[in-house]
Amino acid sequence: MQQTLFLRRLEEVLGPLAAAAIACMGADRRVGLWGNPLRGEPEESLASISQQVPGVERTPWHAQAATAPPESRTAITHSPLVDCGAVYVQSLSSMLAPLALGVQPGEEVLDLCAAPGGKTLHLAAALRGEGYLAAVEAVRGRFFKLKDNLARCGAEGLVRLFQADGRDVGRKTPGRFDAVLLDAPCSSETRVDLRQSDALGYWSEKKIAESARKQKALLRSAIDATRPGGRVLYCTCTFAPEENELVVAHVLRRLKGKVGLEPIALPIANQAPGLTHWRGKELPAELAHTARVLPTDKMTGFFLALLRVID
Ligand SMILES: C[S@@+](CC[C@H](N)C(=O)[O-])C[C@H]1O[C@@H](n2cnc3c(N)ncnc32)[C@H](O)[C@@H]1O
Repeated sequence: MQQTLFLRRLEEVLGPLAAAAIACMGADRRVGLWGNPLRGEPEESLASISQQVPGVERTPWHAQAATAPPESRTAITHSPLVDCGAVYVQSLSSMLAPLALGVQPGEEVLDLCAAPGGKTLHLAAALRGEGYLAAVEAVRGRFFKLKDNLARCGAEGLVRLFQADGRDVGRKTPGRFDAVLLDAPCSSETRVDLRQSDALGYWSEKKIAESARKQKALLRSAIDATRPGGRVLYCTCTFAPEENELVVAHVLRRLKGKVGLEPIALPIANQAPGLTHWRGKELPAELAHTARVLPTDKMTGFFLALLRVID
């Protein structure tokens, strides 16, 4: 029953691209690896791990990324290079978010939903020791996981950590940041493994609606925390339009004239523009500037939107 509804929704969202996406959701995927510049030379770290694990391939569009065969996952997670943080296991899709935000040294940056901190590490590395990075996480256990992870991976002292509700941050620090990453909590549809019998145990349309409510409040807060001229990268790992284009459409409508969408240029072929209509309703045409990453044997599905706060 849940599976039928889930698949029917996917077909509604992705149309003719759904069959390929569904096939990837029931297959093993290559393991994404990031050579962490905060813990040595990425080039050397990736070369070392490819000596330990056969079949590591560099990623043409990202100088610090590689993938390894699915069957090497256990060997990789037990590697001393992963243990000391020189190599970080992370999906290639996740690496697109900090890339699209394009943080420069000297900027004031906020990561609003940060744990376990994979993307915080990219932001810290991009600042090259100049500027300011704040990371917020609401859930206590995950906050401590974030703290430990950043220390293990060489970002201790580079990030100010706050255990707080991201929905309050915009009100407390209005107009402060040059760049904000909002990697929102979501229904995580793109992580569903259709081979598992309980894969959709926690999934429902009600949960999607609950997530969307929280995402709208978080995105409002992210925008409020951004200085005029600054930018917000909103992303999720779900296919649900209610948590993606509809969240962005909501803030564009509510904050008309205060915020706009920038085209996202992703260096990958497996992408589609965001939806401009859903279930018979027209959405703002500029939603075509958002991007949907389509799942492959190397990448999980993802959604990204780059918003610019108008001067
Ligand atoms: C998608 S995960 C972030 C993953 C992270 N960016 C990374 O790359 O490692 C979303 C995070 O938001 C946290 N979260 C949920 N509600 C929140 C809120 N109201 N304020 C801040 N963080 C929240 C969740 O606990 C979770 O750790």
